[in-house]
Amino acid sequence: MPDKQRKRQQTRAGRSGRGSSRRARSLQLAAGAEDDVAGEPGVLVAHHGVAVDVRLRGGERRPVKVRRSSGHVVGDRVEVFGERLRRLERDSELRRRDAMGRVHVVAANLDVLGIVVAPKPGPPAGFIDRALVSAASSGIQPLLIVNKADLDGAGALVAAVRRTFVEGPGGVDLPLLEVSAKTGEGLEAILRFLAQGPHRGAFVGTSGVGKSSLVNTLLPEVELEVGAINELSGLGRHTTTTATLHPLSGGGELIDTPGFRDFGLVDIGVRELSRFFPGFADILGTDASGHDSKHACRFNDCRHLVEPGCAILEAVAEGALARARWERYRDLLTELEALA
Ligand SMILES: Nc1nc2c(ncn2[C@@H]2O[C@H](COP(=O)(O)OP(=O)(O)OP(=O)(O)O)[C@@H](O)[C@H]2O)c(=O)[nH]1
Ligand SMILES: [Zn+2]
Repeated sequence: MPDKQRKRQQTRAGRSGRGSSRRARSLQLAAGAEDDVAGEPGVLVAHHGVAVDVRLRGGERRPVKVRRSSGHVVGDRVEVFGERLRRLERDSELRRRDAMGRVHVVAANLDVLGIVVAPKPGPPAGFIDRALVSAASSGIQPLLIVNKADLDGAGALVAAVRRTFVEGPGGVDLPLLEVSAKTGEGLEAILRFLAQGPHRGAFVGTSGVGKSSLVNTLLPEVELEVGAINELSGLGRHTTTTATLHPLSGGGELIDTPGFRDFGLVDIGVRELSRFFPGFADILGTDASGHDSKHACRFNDCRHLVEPGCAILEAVAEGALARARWERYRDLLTELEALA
């Protein structure tokens, strides 16, 4: 791990480790760890069900037994006390909903969400909007990745995304990369993006857009491990459903999330949609926790559809926000409300 990142993680761990925040403290108590003794700080890098691997500060990996229901996930900052773990407060969580509707945390403390789309299969209507809102409401920076640049239609998809989100009044500064896991085109740019920061990223995208192909190409050593597993047991890497955290040689980290195949992010609520819709946050003054401190609209519970004194509608009327983007918001809101 680059020094800068290590330092940042140490500072963060130190901050939370002092128990200054109520949440960190309650976690300590829940874990039953000794309050005064400092454990060895580390990051949870792999979860094997009844044991986890912790990467300690010096880079050493230490296996620690955990209960299956312990709730630890990859990316968690922890302190190790012999056979015990104390989990520190999380900055962010990547969540998904399973087929039964239960919410699971897939990984913690990531700061970049690679939203992967492709010309084939193309993104379902509203997919990118939802992913952007999900990322923003989780405090994770989005990185839009158009994969399969080698296929016809990739350029048109990039242009469409630019037109919809980036260009025009009220556009957002969305990092957008065109890549091909097949030819290798543009993959350097993903690595550079993660190295600057340095960032810890994970990919989401609908089935078939090439998430696994990207991970395999970006993390060649993972594939080697996979080869070995295949030989011994005949099991592929996708038979495991737990995430793994990998350092990238140039800096930054990538969380591989096998089993996290479909979009699967926790469905966004009506409230998140209006506060974190691309281009809305600035007008509403939305802060990281979703609070719109400006009270820009006349009504606190404004849905930005027809309400008088609505800052969003005013921005559209004044040409400060692209009407087409607001229309996407209106359509998604209508869809969400129909589901609720
Ligand atoms: N032409 C082309 N095909 C690609 C590219 N990347 C992936 N593919 C192909 O797309 C298909 C799906 O790739 P995966 O990596 O399995 O996609 P995924 O998003 O991980 O899919 P799930 O595991 O179902 O979520 C495979 O046949 C890949 O070979 C690319 O850059 N160009
Ligand atoms: Zn409004």
